[in-house]
Amino acid sequence: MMTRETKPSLLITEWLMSWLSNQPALRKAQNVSIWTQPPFDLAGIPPHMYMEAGFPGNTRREKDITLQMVPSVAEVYTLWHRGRWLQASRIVDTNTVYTGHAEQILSLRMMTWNRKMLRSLIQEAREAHDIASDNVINVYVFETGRHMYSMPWRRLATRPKRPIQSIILDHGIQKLILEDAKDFLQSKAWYTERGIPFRRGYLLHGVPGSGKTSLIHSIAGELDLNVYLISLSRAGMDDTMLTESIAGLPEQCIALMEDIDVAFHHGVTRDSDSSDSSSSLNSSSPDSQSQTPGAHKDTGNKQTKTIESRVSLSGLLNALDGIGAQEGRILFATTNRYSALDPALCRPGRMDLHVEFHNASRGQAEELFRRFFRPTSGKETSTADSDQVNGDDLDLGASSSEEECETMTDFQPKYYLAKESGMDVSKEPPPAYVGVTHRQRAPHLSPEQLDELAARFAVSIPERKFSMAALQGYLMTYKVRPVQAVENIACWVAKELSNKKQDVIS
Ligand SMILES: Nc1ncnc2c1ncn2[C@@H]1O[C@H](COP(=O)(O)OP(=O)(O)OP(=O)(O)O)[C@@H](O)[C@H]1O
Repeated sequence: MMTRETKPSLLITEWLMSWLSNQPALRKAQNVSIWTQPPFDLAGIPPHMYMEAGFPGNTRREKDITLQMVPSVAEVYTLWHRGRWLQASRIVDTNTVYTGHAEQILSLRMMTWNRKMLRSLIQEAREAHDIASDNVINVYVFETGRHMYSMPWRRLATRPKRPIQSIILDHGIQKLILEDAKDFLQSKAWYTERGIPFRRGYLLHGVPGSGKTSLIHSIAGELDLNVYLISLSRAGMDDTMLTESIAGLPEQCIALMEDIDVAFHHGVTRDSDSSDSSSSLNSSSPDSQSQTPGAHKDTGNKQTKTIESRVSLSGLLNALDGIGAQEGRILFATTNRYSALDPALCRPGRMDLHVEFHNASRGQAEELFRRFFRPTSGKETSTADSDQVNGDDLDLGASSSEEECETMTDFQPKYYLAKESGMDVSKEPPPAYVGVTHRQRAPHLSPEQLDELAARFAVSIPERKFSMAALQGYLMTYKVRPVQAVENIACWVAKELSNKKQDVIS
């Protein structure tokens, strides 16, 4: 008989737990535990730490299964695997000296003389786990205050991969960045031979809601890398914590620093309204975004708020390319204030590729519309959805009215803001809710109909005035009414532009 015990610090444990949870014996068992996240405390341990010597394959990333039936503690489960008797149990190790917390051990017993049996079981578990987790990326945050023997990165979320084609950018941008990153990942030897640090930085800058963050997550999915969030403006962040977080990155990963300008301008950041990127026409014109770093011009009429951040520029530079900086990592940084960045931060070697994101062009708006109302593939499409509409049927519902044209920003926030600040508000309170309730059914448009509507939609969109997020927000309110979306767009545009003008005047 062979006994195998795995500790939670091994990714193998997760594979095995995942595998076990799919075994009929566990499914039928009366007593099981349900996990909605990886078993044990794997979430805090970066994947590269789990590498087990001699195990076939590359274990650089870890993925999770959302719901698992795993063995209850102290319960013993018996099952048959490929004609072999197998016993599984989970034990709690109360010795907390090294880890600071009780660990759990998965114990597997197998009736065999052949050690390869265990190895092939682990391999099978790993393959099943990989298949189950192929469509997600993990997002990690740096966690202070974890026990000294725990890993400092904690998994924050698991996200489905986003197809890169769903990010609509000016021609070739996605390809440029993706190909560059792929090429980089395959060039370790090139860097080593030349004594150049093996890391690469991308700086994505431009107006809010133009797809910077979405593109990064999408690229992470394409490259099969996890994302490690480094927030320079988070409470308590200082040079030491920054250095520690960067030093603790795994070898191949995407490190993401959003709003990198925030740290060095004593809290100058976007106002909270504009952080809701889908809500409004954003203020920065394309021109204002095309300044060179270091020019220190302001990019718009954004309000400012103070954030306590004690990261210094030299601290950031040191963290990025000091000896602690992790080799093989890809850094993505984003900013809406390119001009506010110090040239030292932007130089090649730290930020190798700078890419500007603009407000939507007509072409982008057209493609957004097309993608938005394209019939859903897969099981979400019900038979009712697939009813074709043609000719007059396309004129669904009422045509545009002033009410249809109202935007969310016309409603609650302004009313409550005025009320909170003691101003005399209208006697008529706003409705209990605004927005459009979620419905799934949209008419099934033929490709020709879709193209025609998309073209009509795009004609009404002024070049580079609205963010893609704002247009997406608009379309969301017409989720199942493509024709009305087209009919009302001119009215919405006029209204938004006039709101914008008023904001500037006041
Ligand atoms: N180019 C685009 N193509 C498709 N969708 C987009 C695009 N730009 C923005 N969106 C949509 O708008 C929303 C916000 O986008 P995202 O957060 O990526 O913008 P951002 O440029 O990172 O904004 P910020 O600077 O405010 O962080 C997302 O839901 C995204 O799907």
